[in-house]
Parts: sequence; structure tokens; C-alpha cells
Amino acid sequence: MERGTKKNTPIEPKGQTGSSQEANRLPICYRFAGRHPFHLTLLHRARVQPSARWITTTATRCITKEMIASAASALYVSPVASYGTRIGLGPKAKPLHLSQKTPKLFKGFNGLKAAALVSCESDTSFLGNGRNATVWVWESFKPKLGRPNLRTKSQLKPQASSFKVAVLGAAGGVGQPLALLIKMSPLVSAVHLYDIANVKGIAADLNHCNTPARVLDFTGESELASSLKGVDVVVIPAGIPQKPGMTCDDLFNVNANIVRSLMEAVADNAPDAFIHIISNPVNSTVPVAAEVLKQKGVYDPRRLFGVTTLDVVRASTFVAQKKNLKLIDVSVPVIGGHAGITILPLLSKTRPSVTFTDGEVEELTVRIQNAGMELVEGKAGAGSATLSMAYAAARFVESSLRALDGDGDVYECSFVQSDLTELPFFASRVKLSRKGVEAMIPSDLQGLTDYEAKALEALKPELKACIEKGVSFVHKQTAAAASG
Ligand SMILES: NC(=O)c1ccc[n+]([C@@H]2O[C@H](COP(=O)([O-])OP(=O)(O)OC[C@H]3O[C@@H](n4cnc5c(N)ncnc54)[C@H](O)[C@@H]3O)[C@@H](O)[C@H]2O)c1
Ligand SMILES: O=C(O)C[C@H](O)C(=O)O
Repeated sequence: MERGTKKNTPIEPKGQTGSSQEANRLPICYRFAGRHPFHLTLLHRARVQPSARWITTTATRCITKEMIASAASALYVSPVASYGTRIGLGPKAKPLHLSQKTPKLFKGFNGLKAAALVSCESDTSFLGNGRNATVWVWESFKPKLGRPNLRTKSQLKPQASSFKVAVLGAAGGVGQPLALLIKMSPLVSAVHLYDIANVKGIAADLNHCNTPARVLDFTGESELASSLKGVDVVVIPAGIPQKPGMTCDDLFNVNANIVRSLMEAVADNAPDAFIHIISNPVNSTVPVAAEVLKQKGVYDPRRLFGVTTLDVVRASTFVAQKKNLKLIDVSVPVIGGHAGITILPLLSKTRPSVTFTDGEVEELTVRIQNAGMELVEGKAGAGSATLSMAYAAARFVESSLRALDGDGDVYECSFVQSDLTELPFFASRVKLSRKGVEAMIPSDLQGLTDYEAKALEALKPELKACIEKGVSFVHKQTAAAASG
């Protein structure tokens, strides 16, 4: 779908031929080395019509064909007074036409903030003989307000993608779009798909996409160990989703067993990987995973994450809609857990700072807490969140990879082992590093409103019970196995 917009209209590259040929669709990955790295993926797109324009989210820039053609050379980015960006080739950098006027773009405190579309022209390049390229800019953010501390000249280097990611439960509603999004990451060299259902065709399908990562398929338990060898991140969306009428216990009884058995394999084959648990109920499956890792003697709490990014994504979206703000600008930390009232959006800590009436706080909080059920009911038995979950999980994977890659400014909310409250696991914003969770952010829990403070106290008993349920499940299973 391509259509023009009045605002932010992309600058049409000159000399377009309007070729409708499906030219080589070869992506290129760049990395801006520097304090605030950008990850650029140039996705080649053939034009469908001469008048076609590119959809933009926040930024539209025009990049000269020489720049694309010289991708192997160092490119430079330098912020200019108007906060526009110049991208050029070394000392002879040519300014770009910019329509981006969003200094707030760099505000906020979550990890992967946005993809910005860039349209550009290319005759000869890594892109082949195509005409247009689209640049997705994946940006890193620091938890601070005000102008970013961008270096004046950050070098842009072609980046060798290097990380391997395994998706366990890859044939499912979450797993498939998640695998596609991970395959699009410039940081990924291989995506391992594992499922008890056949994933051969899904891997082949994904491998037709001309993004650099290779997708490998592993079907059935006999291939589980191989799917985990050498991976840096393991993402687990295996298990049944919530359906109308299903109790939390129904979900737990099935998924706890799945997570336990998968975690045994992870412990044996990828003990150093970052582990992202998506399978519900996250409040209990993360403790299940922790207990399995402990029993195997490889538990490192810094590397075990319950994925709660969807709550952050939803909170940011709903707040932006309610307050008529640009989506890209809004970020809301969400703490507690990932179910019902254990999901606590800290609206008072929304960035940029927004004021809410009591009514709005109540309405938004309840909507964010029940957003999962909104989808379960809407899908009427066909499952729960899949596409938004894949989007959120891909963001968390990308943030993890950036941290593994040495980026020192990666923050995400996640359900992790925690000492922020008396509960052993708690979702909050954490700083990520190569080792996993490097730091909690205690200040997020300070200065809460009365509403938030009460909601925090109210969620604790329920979250505690969920955590204990996960722990005792593993202990009971172990005891049962020991007694024959
Ligand atoms: N954390 C969140 O925010 C969030 C959001 C949405 C969904 N979820 C959860 O994600 C899970 C997956 O949801 P979905 O919609 O993709 O479900 P789905 O039924 O579409 O897919 C689940 C997949 O898991 C596979 N699977 C089952 N047992 C397995 C095993 N032992 N090993 C490997 N694969 C196995 C199935 O074959 C299937 O392909 C559910 O538990 C759901 O509740 C979590
Ligand atoms: O799959 C579910 O149970 C719901 C999911 O966790 C969601 O938040 O949408």
C-alpha cells in the first residue's frame, strides 16, 4: 500500500523511471557507530506507479543514489541546528532534504522506539538496479528528557549481522509474525524456528524474503536441542492462548508443562542465552522457567525475562490516542505483572509529561489491564493477541540484541527477578547490558500517585500467588518424578 500524505510528504527522488519491475530486493544493514546508534535497514522496493509515494511514520528523507551506492564507505550523520539530520559521504557529505521535525522523537525511555521510513533513490548499489529504497531507522533511546546527546559526527558503517535467535513455538499465531520481524532485524544472522508442528514450510516462506538472516527449521522434539545450539536469544511463545471461558488454571496447566520441558532443553543447550518467555500466564511461567534453570544449575536471573512489552506498547498507544499525541512520542512504563490487575501502567510517569483527570486514569488503566481480553473476545475463540504481540516481542528481541551488541542505552520493561518490592519477580523498567539485566530503576516506583500506590499494593497478593504457583508446580513435578 503506497499513498501520499499532505503532511510529511516524502521528497520524490529525481530521475525516477517509475519501473514496476520487481528488481532485486536485497536489504542492506548499516549501523551508526556512536553513542546513540541507529540501525538502518535499507529495504529495496520497486515502485508500483510513477506517482507512488512512500508512507512515512515520522521521518522522510531523501538519500542520494551515490550514498546508497557507496554503502561500503563510511557515512556520517550529523545533527544540525534545526535538529534536522544530514547524511552524507565522508567529508563531502551532502545535506539531505528533510521533512522530519520531531525533536521529541528522541525523548522517552523505552528501548526500541520507532521505525522511521526514509525514501531514497538508487540506480546501482547493493540494492541492484532498482529505483527506490526504504530505510527503516531503528532508534535507541536514553531515559532522559531534552535534546539528545548525539555526537556531532557518528560514523555509519556497514554492519555484519551476527546474532542467532531461536523461536520455540514458531508455527503459532505469535511465532510466525515474530519470526518474520526477527528476520528483518539487521542484527540477526540466523533465526531458528522450532515447533512440535511442522515449520519447514514456514522457514522456506521466510527464506524467500531478501533480508540477511537465514531461517532454519527444526520440527519435533528430536530437533529441539539442535535448534538451541549457539543461539544468543531464545524466545518462547509455545503454548495455548487464552480462549473465551478458559480459566487461568486451564492455561497454566497446559503451558506450565510446555515451558518446563522447553526450559530443560534450553538449560542443557543454550544456558547463556537471553530467555524471553511469552507463554502465558507469564506471572507463573517465568517462575517455572527460573526453577528449571535452578535445578539444572544454570540460573542467571539477569538473563530470564517475562515479555511484558505488549503492555507498554498498548499503554503508549492508548495514551497517545486519548491525549491526541503523536504515537511515536509517547512512552508509558508498566510495572507489576502481565495479567489483569497485576498490570499497572504508571500514567504519572508518561513521557512526555501529560496530565490526566482521575476519570482518564481509571479508564486508561482498566483498558490497558483488559486489553488482552478485548482481543480474546474479539477473536471469538480464534486466539488472543498475535500480531501486536509479535511486534512487541520483536521490539524486546531487538533491544536485547542491541544490549548484547554493547549498546549502553537500552531500557525496557520486563517481568524479571527483582528486589524492587517484596515480591521475588516483578515487572519494571530495567537497563539491559551484555549480561542481561544490569540495573533496576528504583526511581520508577518513587513518587507514585495515590491511585498508583494503592493499585500497586492491591496487585501484590495476586502476583505473589501466581509466582508461588509456578514455583510449586516445578517442585511438585520434581517430587513426583523422584517418587517414581
Ligand atoms: N506475553 C504476552 O503478552 C502474550 C501475548 C499474546 C499471547 N501470549 C501467549 O503466547 C502463547 C502463544 O500464543 P499463540 O497465539 O501463538 O498460540 P498458537 O496456538 O497459535 O501457537 C502456539 C504454538 O506453540 C506450539 N507448541 C505447543 N506445544 C509446544 C511445544 N511443547 N514445543 C514447541 N511448540 C509447541 C504449537 O504447535 C503452536 O504452533 C500463548 O500462551 C499466549 O497466551 C502471550
Ligand atoms: O494470550 C493471552 O492470554 C492474552 C495476552 O497475554 C495478551 O495480553 O493479549
